[in-house]
Amino acid sequence: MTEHSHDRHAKRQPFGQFPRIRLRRTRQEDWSRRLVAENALTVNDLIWPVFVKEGGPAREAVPSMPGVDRLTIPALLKAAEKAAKLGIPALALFPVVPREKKSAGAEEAFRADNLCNRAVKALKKAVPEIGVICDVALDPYTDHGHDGLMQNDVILNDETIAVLIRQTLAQAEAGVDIAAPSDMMDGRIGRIRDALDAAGFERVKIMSYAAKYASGFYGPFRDAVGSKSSLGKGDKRTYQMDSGNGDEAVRECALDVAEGADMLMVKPGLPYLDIVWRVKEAFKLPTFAYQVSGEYAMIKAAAQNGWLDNDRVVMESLLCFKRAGADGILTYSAIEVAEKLAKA
Ligand SMILES: NCc1[nH]cc(CCC(=O)O)c1CC(=O)O
Ligand SMILES: [Mg+2]
Repeated sequence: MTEHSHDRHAKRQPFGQFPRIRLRRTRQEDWSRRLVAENALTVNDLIWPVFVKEGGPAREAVPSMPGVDRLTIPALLKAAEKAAKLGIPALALFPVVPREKKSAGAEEAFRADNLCNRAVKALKKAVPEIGVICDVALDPYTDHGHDGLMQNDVILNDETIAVLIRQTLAQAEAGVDIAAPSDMMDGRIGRIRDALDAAGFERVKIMSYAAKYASGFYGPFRDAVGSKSSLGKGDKRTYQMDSGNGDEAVRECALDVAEGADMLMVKPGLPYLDIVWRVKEAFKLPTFAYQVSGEYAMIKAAAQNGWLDNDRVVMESLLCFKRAGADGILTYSAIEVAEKLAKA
């Protein structure tokens, strides 16, 4: 092309010079950025996971999770009241079970007056406006720390479900709003749904930890609930998912949807946002993601070193969950985030 013909061509362009389209235009002012924002994080997106313990001091710090404490039931009630005032819709309870109450059969899991169920009862009485979610899984209660019953080093599927059903019914009896099976046994959602309905608990919701991966990011959690030391024998790879698998996560979710799950969860969070997206696209169910203990710990550790700006990356990470399609996020940062949102 000659210099001459090139010039002529340029003149015929009706809309000014290169580049005609400038995406930076809408980024120039704060008001304009707000106007074109596609996603926002609100307090309604937050679920707060809380560790509850038996006696002793009201609060006990979890060293690998700076800012997170294990709470006694009275301290939990105060914290729940604060969370409710901030507008946090729900909290998820994780009991720290004393060693002497753990057993091969996990019988403590379905005792009506176990720590978890006493906490649920107390919460529903003192702070009825906040939703209460309980994990359904045996790991706090087995002496080996696995989520299911074990025989000859094999985690038994159907036998475990029988105990999970008893655990869920005890939680329902205590007043739980959402049962959240996190055990990854096959077929448990349908069996638990049927058992709840048969017992008159058709109003209890099920949030399935449907796509839960065998992850190194759960490390600090196992510290917090003291299941790490018990989990001497092996890892959870025979029931939790392989990190490299995505199609399989969609199948896991399809089954749980068919079995009656009201809500789906993907776990861990940030490294698995593609899964969140795929699950939300595929099923259009309320879809949640768990920003797990290790993700929390990474941010806090870097922030404590001055390597990351805590407030900024906490808010950024949660907004990214929203962009990926999550309807809500379980996060240990729920209180700090709700406080920041209230100020903004
Ligand atoms: N069923 C147990 C359970 N429920 C939630 C978490 C992890 C939460 C976190 O790391 O924050 C775990 C740990 C595990 O599967 O070993
Ligand atoms: Mg499954």
